[in-house]
Amino acid sequence: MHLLEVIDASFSYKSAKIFEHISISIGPGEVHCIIGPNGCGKTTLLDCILGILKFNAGEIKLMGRNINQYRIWEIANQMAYVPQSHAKTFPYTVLDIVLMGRASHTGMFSSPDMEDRAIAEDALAMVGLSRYKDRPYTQLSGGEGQLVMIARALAQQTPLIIMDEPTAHLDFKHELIVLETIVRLVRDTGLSVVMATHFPNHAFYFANHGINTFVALMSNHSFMAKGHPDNILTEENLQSVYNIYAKVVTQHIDEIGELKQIIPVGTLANNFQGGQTV
Ligand SMILES: Nc1ncnc2c1ncn2[C@@H]1O[C@H](COP(=O)(O)OP(=O)(O)OP(=O)(O)O)[C@@H](O)[C@H]1O
Repeated sequence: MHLLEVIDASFSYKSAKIFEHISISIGPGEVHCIIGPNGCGKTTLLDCILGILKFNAGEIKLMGRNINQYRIWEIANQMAYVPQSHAKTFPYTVLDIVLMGRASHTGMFSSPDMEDRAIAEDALAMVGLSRYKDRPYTQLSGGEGQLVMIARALAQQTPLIIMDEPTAHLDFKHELIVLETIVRLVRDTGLSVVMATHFPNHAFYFANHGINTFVALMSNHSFMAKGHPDNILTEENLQSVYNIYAKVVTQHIDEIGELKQIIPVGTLANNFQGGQTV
């Protein structure tokens, strides 16, 4: 059974059509990367899945049932969320923020117990932030705050995590920590991830590590292509969606074998054609 299905969904802001007839199905142990230009509607789609916005048409099924049939805490036991940015309003400690991921397990009027604390501390360790657990969240950098949001989602221990550009603020090491953590959890626990990302190479990263990976390429109010990264992240598709000239290259790395990557070369507006400026 699919964990999550979006079926023939459409969304508009008043008269501005954002997307229509979008469908996607997420099974256990799968990573789905939603990729597309700025403003194409990736966050809007995730907000609809999370119930922050409502589709104009279409349906969401969670574990085979219409999502409207679930209570909020039941959804929170299935789906965690890593937002693109998070307002740092109150100086909660980092551990308190991560413990908020336990709320659907502890209940509204109960305090987190020792087990919740241990799970939250494990989640912080996974993203390499244990040393910050007692620091006020308001004092963290953008990248550190992003890692705390990821730890909060991991502490929620759901079968599915929705991530909106989870590595946007991260340096190379922390980006790799996040990717490695996702690979480990998908392999070890069957976690599924849906992520909006501006880094198509992430999809190749997951596929290169043997993860069941899908790319949905969003453009012109729809998914113009969906499938395995090898079939979707082609030079032709990248040119058509981004108006750029890009090369897809394969490098042999001893530890992991063939590593596929995209190298963006130039914009078509800059008269790049086949790698030659004309
Ligand atoms: N509240 C709103 N009212 C009207 N239009 C909106 C609103 N929020 C977003 N939009 C527009 O909807 C479109 C889709 O926005 P969205 O944030 O979903 O794109 P995105 O693909 O996530 O972009 P990015 O990659 O830049 O994060 C954009 O053109 C945006 O300007």
